[in-house]
Amino acid sequence: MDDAVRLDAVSKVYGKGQGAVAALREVTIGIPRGGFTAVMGPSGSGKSTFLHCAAGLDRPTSGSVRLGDIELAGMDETRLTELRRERVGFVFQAFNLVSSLTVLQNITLPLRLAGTRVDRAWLDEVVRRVRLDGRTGHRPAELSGGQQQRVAIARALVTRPEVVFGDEPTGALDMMTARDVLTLLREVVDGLGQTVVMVTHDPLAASYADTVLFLADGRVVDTMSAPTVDSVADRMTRLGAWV
Ligand SMILES: Nc1ncnc2c1ncn2[C@@H]1O[C@H](COP(=O)(O)OP(=O)(O)OP(=O)(O)O)[C@@H](O)[C@H]1O
Repeated sequence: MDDAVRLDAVSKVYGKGQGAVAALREVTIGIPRGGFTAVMGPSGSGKSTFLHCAAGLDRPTSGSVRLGDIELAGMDETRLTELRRERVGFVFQAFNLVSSLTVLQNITLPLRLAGTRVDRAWLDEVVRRVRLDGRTGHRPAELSGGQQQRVAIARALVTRPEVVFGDEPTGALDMMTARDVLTLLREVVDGLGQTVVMVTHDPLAASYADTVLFLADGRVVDTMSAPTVDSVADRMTRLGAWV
């Protein structure tokens, strides 16, 4: 099967000895290319650790992570940094835009950091997709939260990454704006064939995905296709996430 990301027997232990915490336990899972995958689970179940290991932001204690056909285990820090810059896009809850740069400069920042030439046609397509035409000369502070998150999504797409990872990308947005951003992520998957992996606490956000992975105590305990708000909420309740 064509996986954009593949984890094999990935474990992550924080700390040593008596205080050691196993955040991931032998996780084996493939994330299909061109799909929208949500990662859910109770607090402390390992969602952030999963995302960080899958994206090469953190190293597993053991096991293998492959991004496309590239094995991350054993890669030195310099190569890993290059790989993150070129093959991975990130969207965070807090937008993480550079306030002194314009919208366009923020979007093209990953290209400048990588020393890559701007593909004008692709840049125009990305700006149009995120509906920021006419705003490219603004600074982030002049934009609404939803618009700022759309800039972050454009910045994540501009390098044509293997995967866009989202860490609670709608966590700081009101429901209407969150829906707008989720619709955009859905369009990015459907229209551009982009692979998106998103950690969320919100069943509404998860309902936009093709597949939901449920983590509990460092393990993938279930996967759900064609999720709905109710089916996700019900599964989370049974995992003891909300009591
Ligand atoms: N840097 C760290 N040092 C020690 N323990 C950590 C560290 N990061 C995470 N943990 C522990 O690993 C486990 C998994 O944490 P993680 O942040 O991946 O969970 P999560 O599902 O994302 O949680 P939340 O939904 O609350 O953000 C938790 O028990 C957490 O306390």
